[in-house]
Amino acid sequence: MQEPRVIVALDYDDQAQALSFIDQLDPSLCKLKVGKEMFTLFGPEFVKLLVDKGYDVFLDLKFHDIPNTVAKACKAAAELGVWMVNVHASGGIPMMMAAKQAIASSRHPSTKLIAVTVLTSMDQAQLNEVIDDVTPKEQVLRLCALTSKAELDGIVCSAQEAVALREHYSDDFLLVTPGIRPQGADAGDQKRVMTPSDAIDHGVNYLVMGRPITQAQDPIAVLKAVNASIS
Ligand SMILES: O=c1ccn([C@@H]2O[C@H](COP(=O)(O)O)[C@@H](O)[C@H]2O)c(=O)[nH]1
Repeated sequence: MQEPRVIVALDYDDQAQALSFIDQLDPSLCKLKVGKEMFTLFGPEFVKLLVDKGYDVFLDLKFHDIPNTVAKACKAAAELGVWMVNVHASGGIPMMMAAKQAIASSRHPSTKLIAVTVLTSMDQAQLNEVIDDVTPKEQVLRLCALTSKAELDGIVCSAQEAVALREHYSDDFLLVTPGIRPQGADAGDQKRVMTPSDAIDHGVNYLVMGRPITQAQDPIAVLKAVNASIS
């Protein structure tokens, strides 16, 4: 069976609600992402619970600090048994290399490490408030080059940059893309969006989807429809 390509973002403020959703799933349907909200509310025990249930867990804490601090945080995260963790590529190559080495020295060295490039909630105007004269695509390519030099497993970007990235990076360099919206779904705060099937056609490895699934009337039906649309 093909591994799941949808990573469901569990952005619940209620652990019981998250667990009731998870109880209707199984690890063949999706991977799970724990972000800043659930980690802050429910901590490492919640992450370990999902790992013990057999899920591939992406711990999306987007570390961004000096190399020593990020390395220790990544080692601690890997030792929870998670499938994937991330840092910000703008932390620079020494920080990313330190994180990679720390995971390699952990009790769970197979944990994948990826780097966030330009948040999918940022459009051209917002990006240019931070940095002049650059498009999201150019900035993603620049940060991706740093990530690749640091020999990480891939990046977080939007699916809109995937085609340009695949001109330079092979399929085993992971493109993990939030901002995925089925046709007609509310974009919310996401700016660089794409449908699940278009994202896969553009060369994305994993689709991160939160609200279109978790806030649907029937989340499992939406997840299964997305899986069917990309199989
Ligand atoms: O650039 C980024 C990086 C991370 N995210 C995270 O993905 C999910 C998206 O949730 P939706 O409800 O599908 O918008 C969320 O947890 C973000 O923290 C991102 O959106 N963009």
